[in-house]
Parts: sequence; structure tokens; C-alpha cells
Amino acid sequence: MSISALTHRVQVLAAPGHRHEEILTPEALDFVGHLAAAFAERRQELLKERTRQAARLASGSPLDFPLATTAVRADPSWRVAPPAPGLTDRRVEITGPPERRTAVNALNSGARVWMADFADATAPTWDNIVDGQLTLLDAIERRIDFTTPEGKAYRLGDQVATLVVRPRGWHLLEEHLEFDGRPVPASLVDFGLYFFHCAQRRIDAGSGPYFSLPKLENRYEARLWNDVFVLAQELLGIPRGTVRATVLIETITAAVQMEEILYELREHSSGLNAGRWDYLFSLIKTFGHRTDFLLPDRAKVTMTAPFMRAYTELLVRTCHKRGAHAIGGMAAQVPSRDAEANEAALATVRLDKERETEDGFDGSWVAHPGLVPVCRAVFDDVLGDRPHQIERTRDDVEVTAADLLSVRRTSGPPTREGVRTDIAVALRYFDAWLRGSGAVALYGLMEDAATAEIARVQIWQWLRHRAVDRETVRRLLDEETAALGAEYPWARVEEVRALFERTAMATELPPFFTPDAYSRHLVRHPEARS
Ligand SMILES: CC(=O)SCCNC(=O)CCNC(=O)[C@H](O)C(C)(C)COP(=O)(O)OP(=O)(O)OC[C@H]1O[C@@H](n2cnc3c(N)ncnc32)[C@H](O)[C@@H]1OP(=O)(O)O
Ligand SMILES: O=CC(=O)O
Ligand SMILES: [Mg+2]
Repeated sequence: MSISALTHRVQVLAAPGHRHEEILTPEALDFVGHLAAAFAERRQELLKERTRQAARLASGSPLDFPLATTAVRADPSWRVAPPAPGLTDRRVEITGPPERRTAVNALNSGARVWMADFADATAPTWDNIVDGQLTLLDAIERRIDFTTPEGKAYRLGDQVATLVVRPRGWHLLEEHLEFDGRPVPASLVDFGLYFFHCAQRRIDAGSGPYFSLPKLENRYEARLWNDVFVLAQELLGIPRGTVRATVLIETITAAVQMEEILYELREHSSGLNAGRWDYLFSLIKTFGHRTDFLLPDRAKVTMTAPFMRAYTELLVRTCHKRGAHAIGGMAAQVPSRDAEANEAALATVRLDKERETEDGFDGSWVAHPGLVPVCRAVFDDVLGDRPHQIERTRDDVEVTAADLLSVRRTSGPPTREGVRTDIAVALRYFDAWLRGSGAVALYGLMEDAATAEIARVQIWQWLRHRAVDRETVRRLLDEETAALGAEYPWARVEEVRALFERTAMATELPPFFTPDAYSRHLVRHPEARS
């Protein structure tokens, strides 16, 4: 099918920005419109199913591996597609928003993969979204070099990381693009614009259009992505099976459908990734009303907690059984200018990666170029010249749904400092996000939309179970709001405080803070809600 024959015109509800016309071409918008026409309704239905499933679990329905797909899990014959060029050895993957400086640094970092993130690490202002696409296009075309006004030169090296792109999740809309009178699903915008402009260019360069898919809740959402890939390839005349996608297992409902998710995407799958921060967020969000799921301070819930071990071991076992890569998660510590703090951060990251290599992971994520050597050294020790350890099937691992939910052994009340830290982190992160930054370093840790969600839902959970009283939260909120304003006079303290009160202190927990914050604060077209 020729794209020029399409009439799925998408309307842009934003003032033209610098070079935006290079991305928002009529053909690219038609392509996105075609995807919206084909998949927007199904997305809507799947979001309704998310709500229904949340209600079922909240009213006591058990969570388990689906009976309906027993045959898929029992069938030993199927495997995912073989690794595509540039995705065989993934021992270190660096992540970051698709900004110019980050792009050059990440591509040059020595990591095998750069995961350019429109999701957790990006505040989706319209400029960030379109400039992010320009950054990727310029990086692929190798015209991204620049020099700062201070004279620091950024030059792409000869050996660069393989590019993987993470579009926003299914729950979000892009309100600056309208199709058929409705905002276009954000996932289709990020995927569609990148695929339209860059898929063939990546293939011509000996690589391919590769993706990382966030926040899926079940196999039907994986099937939807697979259908998006099939149609997108067909529309652009790209051979079916060229796309590769690594799915983040970062919701508790997806954890019991890992194998089905691989199955749905098998012709396009490049494995699974342990999205540990969203996973923890999902667990609290889904079962936060239950007293046995009361979690202590965030710092005390580590990857060695039995329920987190069950999750990561199941992920490795599932991937390797199906010939797929298992990619580890993000240790939140980032390098520090203080030598002692830096040593401690590196040691923590090293331990985390050592645990992952022992579990059988084939590679892992880092948040900062300064962590690439640590991660690489740990994986080099175990892998040597082998590109991965997929052959290490973890037949010894037996994980039940009860193991994934065995939070009781870790549960407990928060400390006052734990409550304060969550409030401080949520406020500071919300402020950065409203001002256009989706990833920041706070108190020595990388914070992004997933980690901030944990801070928010912990406060909600503790209030709900009266592990902390409302008066104390209000007092700490006053103190932390004042501290934020004193430290950053430009901080949007009133808006940030109101956002916190709406999303962390309401009786009903909103599933995400981002849709509320996005439509109130980031949408800039004349029809935007105030
Ligand atoms: C839960 C999840 O979803 S994890 C995945 C999503 N989250 C992320 O991707 C976060 C990635 N990390 C980051 O964005 C950053 O590391 C931050 C925001 C946490 C800290 O960034 P900074 O405050 O700039 O750190 P710092 O000052 O130490 O940076 C030093 C240099 O490293 C660069 N750098 C830092 N992190 C990255 C990165 N992830 N990729 C590329 N370059 C990076 C900086 O640009 C800076 O470059 P420069 O010397 O050329 O100016
Ligand atoms: O996306 C990663 C996560 O940990 O969340
Ligand atoms: Mg995540």
C-alpha cells in the first residue's frame, strides 16, 4: 500500500517550532493517522479492560497464570525471532531522554545499546516530543555534532551504541495531534514518527527499527503492539519480522503473562526487561488497599526482597526457555562528585549487576555513562567472549503467583524520614517534570516517572492504612514545599503541591500522575483544558 494514497490526515494543534516541519511532514502525519485509524479503538477497549482487571483484583479475585493459555506455556516448540543485527550482545544498555547532549554521550558511552526514552525519562512537552524525534533523526544521519557556547564539542564517535526507542505507554494521549477530532494515542505518535522517518535508514545502516515497550499489563496489549508492527511494516514496504521489541515487565499483571507476551510478539520479540521501578509501583497500586501489602520506606525494598527475586528469576527463566534475551533493571544510584559517595554508588551498582549476572541476565541497564564500565566489567567476567548466556536455562526456578505476591515478609510501617523523603522526591520530581525534565538526580539517585510514582503511591498507601496520619503528611508537605521554594525560587510550588494533593492524598488513587499533570500543565494548544 502506498502511503501517498492514504487520507488519514492528522491535524497539528500547536504553533510550528524550529525544524518541526522536518518531522511533521504530511506523509508522516498520514502514517500516524493510519495507525490511529487502525488501532485507537482497540487501545481504548484495552484501557477499559485495565480498569476492569484492577477492580476485579481490588475486590479479591486471585491473580494467577492464565488457565486459557496453559497450552502456550506447555508447548516446548516455539521460540522468539533470532537476535537482529546489533542486538546479539547487549551486556550494557544505557538509557536517557532523546536530547542532543544525552544522545551523543550515550551513543559514545561504550554501552552496546542506547535506549532513547520518550517514556519514564521524558516530560512530554510538545517540543520535547518533536525535538526528540529530530535528535534521533540527526543522530542516525550523523549530523548531530555540536559545540556549546562554552566551547565544549560533542562529536559522534565511529563505534556507537545500537539505538532502541521507547515510546510512551498506552495510557497516554498526545493532545497536540488530533485524528478524527480526537487526540492521538501517544504510543502511536512516538512509534509512528520514529518508524516513518528512521526504520529504513536504520536498515540501510545494517541495523533496524528497535523498540522497548513500557507498562504493558497483559498479552492483549502485546498483541496490539505486534499488530501495529505488522501494519507499519506493510505500509512502508519493510519486510515483516524486521522490527524488534523488548517488553518491559513492569506490572504485576504482566508478570503472570511473561510467556504469553513473548508468544504474541514472537516474530518481533527481542526479549524482556525487568522494569523494577514501575513493577514496584504497580504492585503497590494494585494491592495497596491490602494490609499485607503495606511496604516500608522505599530504600528498604530492595531487589533481594523475596518477591522481587521471584520476579527477576521468573523473567530470566521465561526468556531463556524461549531463546530470548533477559535484560536487567536500573540501579538508581548515579555517580557523585564526592569521592566517598561515588565509591558507595559504584559499589551498590556493582553488587546489583553481580546479582543479575548470577541470576542469568544477558545484560543490564545503566542510567549514566559513569556506570558503563562497572556494568561492563561485571558482565565481561561472566560472559567473556560469549554474547549472552541464553543457553543457561533456569530449569531450577519454580515461581508461583504466590511467590510474586509474597510481600508480607518485607512489609512494615514507614519511618518519619521515609515519609519525608517520598514527599520531597515527589514534589521535586513533579516540579522538574512540569518544567520539561523527565529525569533528574535527587539525593544521589536517578529519579524518573517510575520512581516518582513509587513515592506518590507510598504516601497514598500509608495514609490509607493510617501508617502515617494526614496531619503529619500535611506538616511535612508544608515543610518540603517551603524548602523547594527556598532552594529554587523558580519552582512551581503551588501547582506541584496541588498535583501532589490530587494524586497522593485523594481517597481514590489515580492510576498515574502523568495524564493529570500533562493535560493541566503541558498541553499548549488553544483548546487545552486549564
Ligand atoms: C526506571 C526507568 O525507567 S530507568 C530509564 C529511564 N530513566 C533514565 O533514562 C534516566 C537516565 N539518566 C539521566 O537522565 C541522568 O543521568 C540524570 C538526570 C539522572 C543525571 O544527569 P546529570 O545531572 O546531567 O548528571 P551528571 O552531571 O553527572 O552528568 C555528567 C555528564 O554525563 C552525561 N549523562 C548523564 N546521564 C546520561 C545518560 N543517561 N546518557 C547520556 N549522557 C548522560 C551528562 O549529559 C553530562 O554530560 P556532559 O559532561 O557532556 O555535560
Ligand atoms: O522502566 C523501568 C522501570 O524500572 O520502571
Ligand atoms: Mg518503567
